[in-house]
Amino acid sequence: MYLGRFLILGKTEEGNPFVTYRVSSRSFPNRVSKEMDENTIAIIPKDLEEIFKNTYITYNCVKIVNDEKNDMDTIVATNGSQTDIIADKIKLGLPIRDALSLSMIGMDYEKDDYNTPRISVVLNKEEAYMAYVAKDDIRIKKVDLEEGNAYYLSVYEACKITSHQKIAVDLKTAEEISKNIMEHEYFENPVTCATVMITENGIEKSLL
Ligand SMILES: NC(=O)c1ncn([C@@H]2O[C@H](COP(=O)(O)O)[C@@H](O)[C@H]2O)c1NC=O
Repeated sequence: MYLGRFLILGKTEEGNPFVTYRVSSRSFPNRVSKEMDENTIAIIPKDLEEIFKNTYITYNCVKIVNDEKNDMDTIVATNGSQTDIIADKIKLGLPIRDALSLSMIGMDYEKDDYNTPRISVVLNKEEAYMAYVAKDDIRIKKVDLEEGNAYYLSVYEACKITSHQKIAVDLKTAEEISKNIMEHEYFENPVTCATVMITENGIEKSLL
């Protein structure tokens, strides 16, 4: 099934929260995820001229906001340039719900041939939120993560936040999760993916 881009948000059986962003693409498959700095992961076309063919295919898909005062990292993961807007608002001190609401309604769905929705996730050791904005729908939802389970949210076919979109997770590391999601036969047109996990020893990342 072609879900397009999707996010997976969950907790390992050991209780480590994580998010995975997977790029699936029919139109622009020649892209990679790249760590730009310690707190930023970007999706970039291999041929940089493609950047000018479509404004929606190049963006930071992950930003980590460090709150040193409260010793907390907050991870923002999305399918577009809303990543930076959401992260900036969280950095300014807005509650996550407000940062997501303002950014998602401000950026809106993509004005492409498919009216592609924007999907976003925000996660730290205390709370987790999922959000989407489509042409005829918008939702921001705080979700309770359970050990050994994850929610998924995609641009096509599964653009919903519901307990029906839940999968079991029996993998331990960010690397195992990225590998499984890239190689999963059910998810068509794999291009690249990035997993970011919060562990007792800090942030663990895996880019494929
Ligand atoms: N975020 C992305 O990586 C991304 N890749 C493609 N799109 C948009 O979705 C349209 C359909 O792309 P595709 O045929 O690869 O599913 C593209 O024309 C583009 O407007 C994207 N925008 C949203 O998902």
